[in-house]
Amino acid sequence: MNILVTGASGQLGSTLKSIANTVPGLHFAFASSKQLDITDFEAVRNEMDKNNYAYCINCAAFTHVDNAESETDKAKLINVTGARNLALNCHEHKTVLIHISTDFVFDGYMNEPYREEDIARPIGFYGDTKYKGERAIINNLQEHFIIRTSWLYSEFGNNFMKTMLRLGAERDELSVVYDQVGTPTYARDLAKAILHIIKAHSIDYGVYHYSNEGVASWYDFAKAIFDEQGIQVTLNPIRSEAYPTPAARPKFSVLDKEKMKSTFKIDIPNWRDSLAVAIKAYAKLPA
Ligand SMILES: NC(=O)C1=CN([C@@H]2O[C@H](COP(=O)(O)OP(=O)(O)OC[C@H]3O[C@@H](n4cnc5c(N)ncnc54)[C@H](OP(=O)(O)O)[C@@H]3O)[C@@H](O)[C@H]2O)C=CC1
Ligand SMILES: Cc1cn([C@H]2C[C@H](O)[C@@H](COP(=O)(O)OP(=O)(O)O[C@H]3O[C@@H](C)C(=O)[C@@H](O)[C@H]3O)O2)c(=O)[nH]c1=O
Repeated sequence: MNILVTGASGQLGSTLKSIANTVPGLHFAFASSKQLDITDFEAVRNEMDKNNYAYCINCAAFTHVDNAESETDKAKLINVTGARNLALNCHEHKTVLIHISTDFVFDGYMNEPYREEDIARPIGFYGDTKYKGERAIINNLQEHFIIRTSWLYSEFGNNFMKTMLRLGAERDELSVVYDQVGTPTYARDLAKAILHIIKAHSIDYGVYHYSNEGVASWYDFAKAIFDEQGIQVTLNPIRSEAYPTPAARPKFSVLDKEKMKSTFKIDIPNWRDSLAVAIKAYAKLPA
């Protein structure tokens, strides 16, 4: 079975690459942004014409939350037009699209975990384009799995864990917000869940939530990273107002994962356990 992975040199794409050979019978084509630009409709069509892809896993996105506020055209092109291009081409080629979305589609004013059917009301441009990308897929392709995840990190790419490890080594003192609460998600756990859906040949198409289990603030996450790595640093909990950023972020974006767990019968690790695995994996990578 042939599977196309777009945006393959990013964090999730690299993670998928690292575990791709664990499933016999799946043949992956990993396409970086240079090899396949998802905003180019004809390029996507040519790629899908040449190969008979059963699945396309879209890992391509504009993910810089703050830059999205100013680079609005670019964010929209990649996150909305790119998603629509993939959906239309998947429809034409009878390919199932697995697309990744985000907890940032929610405004964060709830105080219990968000379910798939809860109203999406993004408060930043990144979240807005990701939500419009979801709609573009739903409106053009029935055979889709849209997986909303949150606070993705891993040994690959740019992410909060690696930022904290770097800053923790450089500084004696750091301040991190404690009034934004969500769930860190180890990209390897998400990648395994994606492969599980493919292996199951599921036709339960739709929107799903997947994060690790548990709840944390960014402060909690930073503290756990330093504890796990044994870094001594003074860590100050601060309010969001004390860390001004171009984009507002939801204050609460914990995802309810019941639909994912009951449909696909998967166990989801707790974020704290997965963090320990990720830190070890990062330490093993060549510098
Ligand atoms: N990171 C996070 O915390 C979270 C991410 N998500 C979602 O998960 C998915 C994966 O995120 P992640 O791996 O962390 O993101 P990354 O930013 O690490 O990777 C995104 C990749 O998309 C590529 N890309 C950008 N534009 C195009 C294009 N026009 N055509 C093809 N590829 C393109 C980038 O390539 P290049 O570098 O060359 O531009 C990059 O390799 C995204 O959909 C994201 O919205 C959801 C929740 C949390
Ligand atoms: C580096 C740093 C960040 N922060 C704050 C800023 C922000 O509110 C929070 C998280 O920081 P980041 O900017 O690294 O993370 P951010 O880019 O907001 O992460 C988001 O990315 C997108 C792609 C998603 O889809 C989301 O799920 C989420 O993971 O921590 C501090 O308080 N102190 C610090 O030293």
